[in-house]
Amino acid sequence: MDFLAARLINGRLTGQPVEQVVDLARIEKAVREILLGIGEDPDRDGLRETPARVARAYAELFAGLRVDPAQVLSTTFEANHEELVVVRDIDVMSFCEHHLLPFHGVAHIGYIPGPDGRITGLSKLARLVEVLARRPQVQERLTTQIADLLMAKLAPRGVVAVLECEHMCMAMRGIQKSGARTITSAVRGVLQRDAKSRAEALSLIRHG
Ligand SMILES: Nc1nc2c(ncn2[C@@H]2O[C@H](COP(=O)(O)OP(=O)(O)OP(=O)(O)O)[C@@H](O)[C@H]2O)c(=O)[nH]1
Ligand SMILES: [Zn+2]
Repeated sequence: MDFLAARLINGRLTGQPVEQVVDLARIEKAVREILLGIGEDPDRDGLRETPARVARAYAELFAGLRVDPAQVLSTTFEANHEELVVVRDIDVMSFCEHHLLPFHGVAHIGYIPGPDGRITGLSKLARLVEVLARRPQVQERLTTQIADLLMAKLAPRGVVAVLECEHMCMAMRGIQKSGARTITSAVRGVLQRDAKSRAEALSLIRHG
C-alpha cells in the first residue's frame, strides 16, 4: 500500500512511496505526447515540469485503484440501533471513464443496521465514496458499488445510495450543457422490498 492509497483508508501514512506502485515515467511520457499532439511546445518554460506534475496528480486522483474498498469498512461498532442512518451531501469527485474528465457532486447514503445492530464509523461512508470515486468510473457503477459493498460488509437490513453529479464531459465539451445534474440511485434489502421504508429514506435524503 502506498502513501496516497493508505491515506484514503485510514489517514495513516504507511506503506510504499507512490513512485514504487505507479508508473510515473510512463504517464509523463504520455502527457508530453499529448502536449505535442495539441501543437504545444512541451519544452517551453511553463510546460517543462507539466508532464511530471500531471503524473503526480494522476497518482493521487486515481489512488482508489490501489485500495480494496472492503478494507475501509473493517471497523464496526455495536450500537443496537436498528433504525435508519443517513449521511447526506458527501462530496464526490470522480472521473468519467469515457473522457477522463471529472464529474462531481454529492452522495447521500442511508442504511438500516442488521439484526446484530452493528454500525460503521460515519467517516467510513465518506472514505468508501472516496476509494470508489478515485478511479475511472461511470456514475451508475459508482452508485451500485457503494450500495453493494455496504450490503456485503455491514450485513445491514437495507441500503440506499443516491448520487447527484455534474459531468464536465457534458459541460466543457460535446453538447456543452453546464448545470445538468445526473441522479442515480441504488437500493438494496428491505429498502428495495418495502415501499414505506424506502419513501422514509428518500424523504430524509431529499429534505435534509
Ligand atoms: N451512463 C453514463 N454515461 C456517461 C457517464 N459519464 C460520461 N458519460 C457519457 O458517455 C458517453 C460516451 O459517448 P460516445 O458517443 O462514445 O462519446 P462522445 O462522442 O465523446 O459523446 P458526446 O459526449 O455525446 O460528444 C457520452 O454520452 C457521455 O455523456 C456516466 O457516468 N454514465
Ligand atoms: Zn465523459
